[in-house]
Amino acid sequence: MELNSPIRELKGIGEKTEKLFQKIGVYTLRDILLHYPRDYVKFPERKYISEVAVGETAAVVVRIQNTPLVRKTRRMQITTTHAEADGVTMQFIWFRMPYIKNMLKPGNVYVFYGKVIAKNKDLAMEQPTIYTAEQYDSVENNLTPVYPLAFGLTNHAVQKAVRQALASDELLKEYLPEELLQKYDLIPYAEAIRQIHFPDDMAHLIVARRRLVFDEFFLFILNMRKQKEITQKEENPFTLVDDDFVEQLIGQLPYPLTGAQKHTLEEIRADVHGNYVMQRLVQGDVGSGKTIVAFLAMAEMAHNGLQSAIMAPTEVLARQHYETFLENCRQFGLDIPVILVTGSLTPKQKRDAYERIQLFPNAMIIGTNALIQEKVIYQNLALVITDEQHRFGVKQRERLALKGCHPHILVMSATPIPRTLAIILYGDLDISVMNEVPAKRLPIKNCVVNTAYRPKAYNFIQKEVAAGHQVYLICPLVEASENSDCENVTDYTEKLRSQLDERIVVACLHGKMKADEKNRIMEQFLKNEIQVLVSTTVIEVGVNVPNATVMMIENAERFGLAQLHQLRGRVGRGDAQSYCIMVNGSDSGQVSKRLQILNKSNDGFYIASEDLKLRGPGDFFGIRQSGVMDFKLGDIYQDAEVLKQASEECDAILKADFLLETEQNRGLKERIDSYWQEQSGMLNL
Ligand SMILES: Nc1ncnc2c1ncn2[C@@H]1O[C@H](COP(=O)(O)OP(=O)(O)OP(=O)(O)O)[C@@H](O)[C@H]1O
Repeated sequence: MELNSPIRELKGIGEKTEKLFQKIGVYTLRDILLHYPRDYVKFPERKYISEVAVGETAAVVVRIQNTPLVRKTRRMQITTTHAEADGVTMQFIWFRMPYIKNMLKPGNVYVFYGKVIAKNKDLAMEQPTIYTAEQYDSVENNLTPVYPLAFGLTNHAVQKAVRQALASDELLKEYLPEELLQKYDLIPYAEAIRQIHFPDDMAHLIVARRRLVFDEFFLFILNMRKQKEITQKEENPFTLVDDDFVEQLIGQLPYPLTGAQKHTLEEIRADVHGNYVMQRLVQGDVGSGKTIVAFLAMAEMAHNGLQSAIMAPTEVLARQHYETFLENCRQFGLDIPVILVTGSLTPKQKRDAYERIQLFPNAMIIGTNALIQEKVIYQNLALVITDEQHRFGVKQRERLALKGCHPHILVMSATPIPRTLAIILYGDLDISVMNEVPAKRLPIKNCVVNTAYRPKAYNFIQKEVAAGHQVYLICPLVEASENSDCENVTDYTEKLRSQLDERIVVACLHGKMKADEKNRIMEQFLKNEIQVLVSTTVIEVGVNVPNATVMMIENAERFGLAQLHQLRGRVGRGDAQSYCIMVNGSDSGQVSKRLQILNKSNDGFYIASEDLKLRGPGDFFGIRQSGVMDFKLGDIYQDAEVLKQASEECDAILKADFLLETEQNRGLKERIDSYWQEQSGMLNL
């Protein structure tokens, strides 16, 4: 078997199970080995049935008195037995497992593992896992992996598949040079993968994770540095006229540009008028006004008869940009074709859009990543603006090159990160920083409160709505969940409707809705037909409704600081005073320390540097969500030290052997070659 072999080659995976695995993005053995657990559970110490409580996941020691009974109903066979101790009775029930009857021998002692529930005055367990005392000895205190799953796929099935894949030892060849492993005390690759799935104990898990985080950062940076060497020498194929077109547009704006906007625009313009193709990152704080900078850069292309495209991370944002760009063109009196391309267009609308793209060599094109996926034929595509999540790798550039395009690339990021980290992570790009918000704006007023504050908050919301403003209310979950007591948008919307004045329109928005429905709700919110929007974090990035003045975040403790800062950035975008109410549902001191950082400051760059100080390698299961680049395991804040080490080593290796031709780098060369294939698969590009 090879890493690229389909998982169907594993025992027990037929066509149906294979489809379920595909739903979680697992097609090959490599995929299953890299499908890391999202959590680990520890098997509890054994207890007697008189010691457990309803709701607890327990391992109870039970002596079986009688042979279990099997009862047939119309739909299934049900096997039951029970045990008693100290006056407490517990029922054990298994559905569709009649063979259990012969497994359990009266008089023997077993350990049953499962969730304790209440049933007809007794305690009960449904479908408990059965262990003999010796079997439980071997798992007690073990860390059992919990995997991300799809409906119909069990954790057990994933574990079984991973175990089989791990058995083929030759699959996981070491590729880091021996010297490096020794220098940083990194364990071998195969061992790290084994331990991340089935750790012997916490100590093993920690070293396995460290090795794999190092790999993630190292491969990412190495690839980026190599890419930089190739792209930075690309000559600029576009010639632009040197006139005052952009200055004239700036003169017509209803507001003066901030210093940071002017500065960034100058840097962009110097690039596109220069000798080489632009590769630039704009790091802009929330609300710093990146959209107008993007628009002006694209307008200059159109003015020169060239096409430009902006790729937004979500459909909602693409539409918002589209509306803004149409409006801008109208206000400036510009006759530029503005074309929208997203996944939810009807086939006819898509065909029309493609036709117009072919027809107008000076079009401004706006879309989601459908822009490079679909069969779009560009004319003179000279500038592509994208967000950091869709940051272009070799594959995406190749794809555009195949369409005959070698555009300037501008990456826009709304997640401020400390400069030390930005230089490492965006080493292939020149960086412009927009750390200024328009001067006229009033700073947002913040408060961190507990749940007892809610009635006051609802009163305040009513007052703001009465004054003509709008409100966002954020909950972490879409609907109620057994595994979490966090607030959910579905129930919260109902609750708010019953608590607020009935004239206030409350609506709900979340990522599981269809694109059409999301668009409709956002449009209604924009027109103030909805006053209170109860939403998950789908509205986090980029949504611009300047009339919204209150952001209330439930379970604020569940979000990373960068994410909270982004959410808060949805208000304070207009002239009115805005407010952010963070409801802390936890009583941990550490959480409240983190939230105080936000309470104190509205400056994203300051928050990011404080976040870096506050976090360290100790927060193993802490909140990741730094908001920047989704590494599978690595977190740029928590693992900042490893990130720096990986960066230094990449520099050293490339300096000594840029083409990775020496014997000791041979494994690395092979690994890097397959790297982007995996990455573009992950990004679904
Ligand atoms: N210099 C300025 N003065 C006043 N208002 C401005 C200025 N620049 C932009 N704006 C307005 O500020 C609002 C926010 O701008 P924009 O949507 O571009 O923010 P952004 O940088 O994309 O922020 P985010 O990343 O939070 O979405 C818009 O309504 C825009 O018209």
